[in-house]
Amino acid sequence: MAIKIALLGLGTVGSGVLKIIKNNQKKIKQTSGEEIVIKKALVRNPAKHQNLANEVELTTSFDEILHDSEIKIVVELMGGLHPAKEYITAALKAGKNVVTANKDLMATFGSELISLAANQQCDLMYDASVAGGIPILRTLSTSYASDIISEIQGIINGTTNYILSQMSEKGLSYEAALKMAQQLGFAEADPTNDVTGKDAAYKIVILSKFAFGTKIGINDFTIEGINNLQDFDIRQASRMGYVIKLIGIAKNIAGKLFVEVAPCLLPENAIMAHIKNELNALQIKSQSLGTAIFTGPGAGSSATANSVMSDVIAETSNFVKQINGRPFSNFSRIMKLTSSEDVKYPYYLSFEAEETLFALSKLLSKLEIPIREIKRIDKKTVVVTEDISRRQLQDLAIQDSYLRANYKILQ
Ligand SMILES: NC(=O)C1=CN([C@@H]2O[C@H](COP(=O)(O)OP(=O)(O)OC[C@H]3O[C@@H](n4cnc5c(N)ncnc54)[C@H](OP(=O)(O)O)[C@@H]3O)[C@@H](O)[C@H]2O)C=CC1
Ligand SMILES: N[C@@H](CC=O)C(=O)O
Repeated sequence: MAIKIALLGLGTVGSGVLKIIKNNQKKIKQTSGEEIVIKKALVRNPAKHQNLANEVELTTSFDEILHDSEIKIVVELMGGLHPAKEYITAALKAGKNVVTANKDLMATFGSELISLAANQQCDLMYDASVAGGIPILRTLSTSYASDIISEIQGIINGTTNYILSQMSEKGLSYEAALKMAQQLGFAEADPTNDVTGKDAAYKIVILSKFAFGTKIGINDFTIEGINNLQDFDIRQASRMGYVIKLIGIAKNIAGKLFVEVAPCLLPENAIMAHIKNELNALQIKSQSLGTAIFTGPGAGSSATANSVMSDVIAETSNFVKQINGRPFSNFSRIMKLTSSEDVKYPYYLSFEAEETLFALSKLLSKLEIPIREIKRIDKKTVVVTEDISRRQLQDLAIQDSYLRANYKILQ
């Protein structure tokens, strides 16, 4: 008996899923226990997908999928909050298992959908929602099941990493690099969430659930993207021996969780500094395993479709064994968030004004900001500090309005 599935969306990821099922059916049958067949695919505009019309039945009606009792797994690859939420809710209520790659949805309405799936004894899996092709959520829920994680930090948005790499290595403008990331299928349909850090924030919310058992939302922490960054910042950082990356952090500091998304600096010899283009990387520190780094494509058609397929296969195996309905992650814990104002990191401070080094050193020492390095580059001053908090930095900004940029320095 073949397992019939439906795709909601046939764009970058949906078309990748179609291709994998077509090309790798023999292995899929061996590993899942059944042949997997795409019975229908929901799209908005069927005319756009006529080249696939002989491979899959296209529909514009979700109800056709919902009321088809042969369809056991619904794979949501449309993106956005609505109508994705309503479609997934209806599918679960109809007793269908669900796979989604939608981080916006799982970070916003995850708790509600997860309890609905459990009540309906259906599976709800979403490994592709974080870091595209890197199987990070499944790894956290299985390989880290007994381990205590203290920190996750990483590059979790392929579009911005692609933009930063192209700007720093090929000298492309921000706009040209973003356009290429869109053409390559890395960016969201509306790339605002990518460049403002919101996409990475959704992912850190989901990662925090798997790594720390917490239920947080994107309004609970600071989010900064790369949309205000200028070529000058990248060049200046490079001359100081650093690479700028958009980083998501979730870290246990004395029993409280510190979460943030922001552009940060990495020393150019750090492993993460070498993660380029659409690649993502997650560095996880834990009690038993120590420090581990997971890297691979964080966006793109076939890589993301591979993660979707691992969920489809897991749900198919569960269906064959009649054990659907177990949560993707069991881990749950209450943990307060810590204020990012008090968390200390070394900082890179870039000054606009043509102040003398002497005047600046005096000001920093008056504010008790410990200095690691201070340099003049192109008539501008850069100061690298030892560990300081954002609160200390704010004092500096009040007294000295010419601070043009500040970045945490990560190791
Ligand atoms: N692209 C990537 O690298 C990654 C994407 N993801 C996530 O995967 C999901 C899909 O992304 P991606 O494939 O890039 O998106 P695309 O924009 O490429 O594709 C979206 C598809 O969904 C269809 N669609 C959208 N809205 C509706 C609707 N209301 N009714 C019917 N069909 C609809 C579109 O139809 P039509 O073609 O007719 O317009 C299209 O086929 C998103 O949640 C994204 O965040 C996750 C990891 C990586
Ligand atoms: N737009 C996202 C796609 C994967 O989640 C990204 O660029 O990382």
